[in-house]
Amino acid sequence: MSEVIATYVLSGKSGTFEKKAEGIALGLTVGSWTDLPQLEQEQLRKYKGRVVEINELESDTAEIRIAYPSGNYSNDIPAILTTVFGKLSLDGRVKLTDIEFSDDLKKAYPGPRFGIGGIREKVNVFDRPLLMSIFKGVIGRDLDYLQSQLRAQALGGVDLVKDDEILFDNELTPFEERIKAGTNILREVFEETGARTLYAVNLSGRTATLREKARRARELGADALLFNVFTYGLDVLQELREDEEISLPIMAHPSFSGASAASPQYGVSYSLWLGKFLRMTGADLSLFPSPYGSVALDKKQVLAIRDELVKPDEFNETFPVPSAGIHPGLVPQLIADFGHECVINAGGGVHGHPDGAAGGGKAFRQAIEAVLDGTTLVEAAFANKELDEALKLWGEGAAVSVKK
Ligand SMILES: CSCCC(=O)C(=O)COP(=O)(O)O
Ligand SMILES: [Mg+2]
Repeated sequence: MSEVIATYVLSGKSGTFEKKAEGIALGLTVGSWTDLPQLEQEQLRKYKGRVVEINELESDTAEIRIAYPSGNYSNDIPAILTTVFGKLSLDGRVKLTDIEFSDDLKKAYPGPRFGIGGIREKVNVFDRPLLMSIFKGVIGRDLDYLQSQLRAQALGGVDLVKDDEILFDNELTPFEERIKAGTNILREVFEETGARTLYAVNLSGRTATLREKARRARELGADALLFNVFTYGLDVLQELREDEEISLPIMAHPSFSGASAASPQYGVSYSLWLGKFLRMTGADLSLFPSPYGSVALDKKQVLAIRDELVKPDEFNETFPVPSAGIHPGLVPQLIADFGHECVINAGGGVHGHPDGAAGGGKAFRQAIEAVLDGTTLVEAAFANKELDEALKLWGEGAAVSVKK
């Protein structure tokens, strides 16, 4: 059947959920809050939502699944979200936790253009988690500063460097100049070291300007785009992904997603937002708070995001990027939880190193190598000065509590 099935968690009294579910299935499709005497049987049969399942979870919550026929909406995320959780999102304690698409609807979505495999090819690294760092303290600084920070990060051995999501177009480091400067520095470093580092520039500004800016970025030789998806909308991401003249890897930043996903009782699940939908609409990398950094998310939620990004599917896989407050001491825990198919991402944990960003990058690479060799970080620190300094500064992760 051509439909989407939405899963919700509702609050209410035991025994009331059948009526609530029927009310949603009718109210979000052909019905209204009051009886409509002229509702036709034909309309009800073809367009009414269908209650698929009701599972009472605890005394005052239930998970319900409702199918919405595809004749009710156009096959795009804005229409589907408005159908399944438009008015309903304003209506009391109800959380949208998943949307399943029938195969015919799903195939209209592009998925990542490059995905994990394509990003690995670009940096020519296949046998370990990738390492990413973030420009920090760049607001109010000029291009020279940006270039020296980029050079230090690349010399530290990071595979990707991204703009911070709060760096927008500005007079000191304009978008196009950042791309040109970044491309030059990274070419120089490649000639010196043979290691390829990619730079993801923050694509920002008014929505109507994004497509042209992104095309221009490609013309200038940009490696990748960082995009604050949730302040624009998932459909904007999909537009950028589908544009053949852009064809650049897109790194989705989770900023603002917490406004609609953080509550256990309201909004949308993180796994739908930062997992399933980012992958369907074309993000090559999805950043999200790890369970143990400075903006820690619940571990079950984080693993559910990861599962959506890499589960077997017709789409390319999206790189999971656990982030925020990450330092080298957390590398064993990150690899234990996320395996090799992740990007370890750090800003403060790179730049705060006593030897600067180059030292920070090296400490991370040493930590990754130690884990892959089956060596403890403490043992590896004897032979690796940068890792030793990082562990002395931030510890081995034990000091940071892991949210279960
Ligand atoms: C909330 S996940 C995004 C990671 C990010 O953009 C960032 O700036 C993290 O910086 P940190 O210094 O915490 O590594
Ligand atoms: Mg940031």
